[in-house]
Amino acid sequence: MDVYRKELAETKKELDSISVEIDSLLQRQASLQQRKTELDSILRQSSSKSDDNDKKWDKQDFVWSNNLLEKMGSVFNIQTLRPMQLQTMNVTMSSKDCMLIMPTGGGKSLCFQLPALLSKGITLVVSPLVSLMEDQIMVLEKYGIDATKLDASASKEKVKAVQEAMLDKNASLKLLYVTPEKLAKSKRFMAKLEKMYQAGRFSRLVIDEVHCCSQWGHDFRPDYKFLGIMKRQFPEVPILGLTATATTKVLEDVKKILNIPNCHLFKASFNRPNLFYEVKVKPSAFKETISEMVELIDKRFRNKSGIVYCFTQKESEEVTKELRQHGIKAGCYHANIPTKQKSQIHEMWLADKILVIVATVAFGMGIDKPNVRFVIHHSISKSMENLYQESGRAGRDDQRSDCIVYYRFADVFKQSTMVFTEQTGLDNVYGVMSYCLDISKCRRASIARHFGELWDKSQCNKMCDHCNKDTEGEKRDVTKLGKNVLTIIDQASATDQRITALKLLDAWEGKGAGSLKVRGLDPPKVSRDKLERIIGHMLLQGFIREDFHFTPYNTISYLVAGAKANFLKSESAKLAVEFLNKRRSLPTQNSNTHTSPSSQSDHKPLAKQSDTKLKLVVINSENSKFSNFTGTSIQGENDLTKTKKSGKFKRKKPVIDDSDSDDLDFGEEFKRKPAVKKKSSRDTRYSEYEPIGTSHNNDYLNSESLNGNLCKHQDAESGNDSDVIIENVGKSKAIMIDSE
Ligand SMILES: Nc1ncnc2c1ncn2[C@H]1C[C@H](O)[C@@H](COP(=O)(O)OP(=O)(O)OP(=O)(O)O)O1
Repeated sequence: MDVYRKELAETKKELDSISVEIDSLLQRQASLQQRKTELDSILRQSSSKSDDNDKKWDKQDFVWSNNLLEKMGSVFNIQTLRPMQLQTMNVTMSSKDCMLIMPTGGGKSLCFQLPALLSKGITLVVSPLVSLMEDQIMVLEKYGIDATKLDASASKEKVKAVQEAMLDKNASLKLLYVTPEKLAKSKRFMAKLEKMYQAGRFSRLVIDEVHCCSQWGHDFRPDYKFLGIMKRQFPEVPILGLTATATTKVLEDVKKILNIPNCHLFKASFNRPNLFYEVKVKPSAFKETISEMVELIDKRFRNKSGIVYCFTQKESEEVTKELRQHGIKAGCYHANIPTKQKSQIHEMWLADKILVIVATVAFGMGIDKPNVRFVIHHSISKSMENLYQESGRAGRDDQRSDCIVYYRFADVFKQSTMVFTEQTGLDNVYGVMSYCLDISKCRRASIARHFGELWDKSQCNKMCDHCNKDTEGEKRDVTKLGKNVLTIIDQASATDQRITALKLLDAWEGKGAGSLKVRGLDPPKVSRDKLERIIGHMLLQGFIREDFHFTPYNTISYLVAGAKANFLKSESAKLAVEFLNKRRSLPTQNSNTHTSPSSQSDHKPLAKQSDTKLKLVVINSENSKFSNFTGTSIQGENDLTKTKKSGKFKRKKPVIDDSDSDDLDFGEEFKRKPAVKKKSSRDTRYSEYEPIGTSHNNDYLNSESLNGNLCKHQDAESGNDSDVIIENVGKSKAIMIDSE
């Protein structure tokens, strides 16, 4: 009988192992399928660009061409058109549907404002924000163009006048702005539009921020979906969709929603050559971050105009206060500041009387200040789209400007607990985390890949922190450290405890609650910062995952084993970390991390740069959505890799093997502080920020969404971590595939 029992146990084990392998292969298949779609789309775009698309629409011999060029100068005072402007205007003037993707500040507005002047009738512009409409109408009035908006504040007389103009062929009204809600909710207005259409006066439908149609996009607005009926109701009206940021997937979705599958697509390059992209490690203490930022602004951006983006209203108020105390002329802007005060601050900033606007995302759309020399993210954005768009407010005058993100592991959980209920919320946050954790890839290459654009990194021109420095990465084996993480999580699960990232780190370092510590697990002789990075990469790769729990006051993120946890537990798996070559002299974490070409004299020398950005290399990176940013991979025992061309396995460059030791030699002197018993389990280093893994305590109320609406968040109970939930997955052998 014992023989059979033994065989049964072995059979079960093997079945478990096979099912995890199948799962892994299916994930890999899905990931490759998605990449194939993206690559197909990139290639389609680039080949169609070279044939008819660009060339055909680039001409200046259309019937409207002379008029267009004349009005461009006489009305808008513009001498030459920017890339994609002429093509877009020619397509929409030909009554064809079109989508234009152009970076912030690229000149999208002209592409419908000028055609509106050349066309009979009225151009209807759907825009997400009333303030955005007001800004545009103000500019149009300056040019002597009749434009107006219809919103909830419109008087009866105004509504009547607009409705008359919609049907009056002698009316001077050229552009009518409305919100998507107005279209979706007002049957009366839709009826008027039908009359305008029948009268032949509905000349064009423009949809600004068209990515809001898609729930895969970063700012989905349900009422934008209503726009799907416009093509059916008004088939002869050309649609022009505009956005600064849309991935291939979002674009495909938007085309479907708007019923314009064959629309012309013009994509100006995402690349803003004058912007220098940089990520800095954010110190754990608020005051330290402030003094670093003050030094940065003083040295690199003295008397220059800039924006500091914050996560919450409270954070923006505190940062403003601190900057002012350090003598920086700063003004605070968020949705809860009275409208009049907001306008004043905005105007003072436009006039350079205030140099730095410290704001939530409520400060964004419609900003048209040319000389913004820097955009600093005091906390990470919720998506790459947001990060790109917010950063893109710098350098609209094409002069060199800097886009700097302060990254801290704890901030990831502030964002994730906010967005995890959204369709792609977590993926979006992890995309930003992945961008920030990367230690070597050209920032532009990462952004290009995100937006599905072909990119040759040599074109970066040393305009990002990675291309501008000469550092070498070196892989180190961290398999044991990775397994330690899973051991702590497993023990917590077995003892019915929940574990946040903060508590996990504490337990790992031998601090905090005794019940979470694992007997026989020595604290790693690696700095906390590096441990955070390892956990960060394990999250990106699916070895662990966040598990969200609601309390009456907040949302808490706990860490549990991920779908790929068992890969790491298997004997053949190896986990490696890339870190900066220790032959370089290694600085402290909080030194100024990077130099930038225009300001090298202001910066500390490269030799003093931080080494703290390490990169985890884990199994089967291509299964991960984010592996492309991190370049992570996992290796099997034989250290083989499958070449993409031949499909054959080849031997990989060896990873420096530290598997006999938990200690990673990062070239730093590591002194472990003795574990101190504290009343609170919070690490004091986080005391001025959030506890990792919880959403927001009272200090972080009122995070803001893009449209300036408030999202209320409530207190996170610290010390609330009592149970652990762990997802069970079968055991398996690791499959080795290295992405590099
Ligand atoms: N061809 C051009 N030559 C010179 N200036 C131009 C040209 N086209 C547009 N502009 C100016 C007008 C504005 O001041 C500025 C930005 O244009 P705008 O249409 O507001 O950009 P945008 O709509 O793409 O940006 P955003 O996404 O921020 O709204 O550039």
